[in-house]
Amino acid sequence: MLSEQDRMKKIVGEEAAAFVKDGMKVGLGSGSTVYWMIRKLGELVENGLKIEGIPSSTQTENWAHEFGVPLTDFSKVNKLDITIDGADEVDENLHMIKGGGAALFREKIIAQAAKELIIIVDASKMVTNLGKYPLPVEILPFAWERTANEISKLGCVPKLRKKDAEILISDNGNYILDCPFNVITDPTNLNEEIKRIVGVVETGLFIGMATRIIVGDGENINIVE
Ligand SMILES: O=C(CO)[C@H](O)[C@H](O)COP(=O)(O)O
Repeated sequence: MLSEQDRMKKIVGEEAAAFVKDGMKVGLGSGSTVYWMIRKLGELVENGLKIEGIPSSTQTENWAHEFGVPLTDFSKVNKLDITIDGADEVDENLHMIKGGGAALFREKIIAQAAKELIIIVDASKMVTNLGKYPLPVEILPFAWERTANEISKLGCVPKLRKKDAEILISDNGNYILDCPFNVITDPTNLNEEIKRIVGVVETGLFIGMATRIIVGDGENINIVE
């Protein structure tokens, strides 16, 4: 029996899979909402849909193998037709915070490479201002304390992400800082300021990238464009 939130994730995940058409190269995001989308794509592939995906995390790659979604990579493909991904927060301008699953760097690459970026969320993730969700920032392990200190000057106390008491290592061999800004009034500027700090690999701020948000809200699905 699925919780209400998981039921929403399943509904929006399956809805998004319907946007994937024969012959498309598809960016596969990460996270528990994307799981349902990949599962659905697996069903569609079994019924004859011809697509190739590029996964944004080892977890997603494993799910693609499990559900029979064929994969490719950027040595063979330069542009993606569509990328489908989740998000941690989406504001009214469709700017987003992502990286709750530590996959933000590869997620940003598949987002930038795609003609269309569809985001699947439940309504609790739609916000007026970004920032309640601590902003994930991927950084190099070297001098991470200094990098964290530089980010703190922008108005937060960064926390090094851990998993089972060990420092979490991203798929790229880096660390993740979770940065609680509380309210981000100018996400574009904050993104640029953080990216100027040497040691920062990428931020979880996705500015002006999403083209369509599929929002699950109770019995309804709303599409925001
Ligand atoms: O950015 C992400 C992973 O880095 C995810 O898309 C985001 O955390 C949402 O995940 P979920 O669908 O599990 O709530």
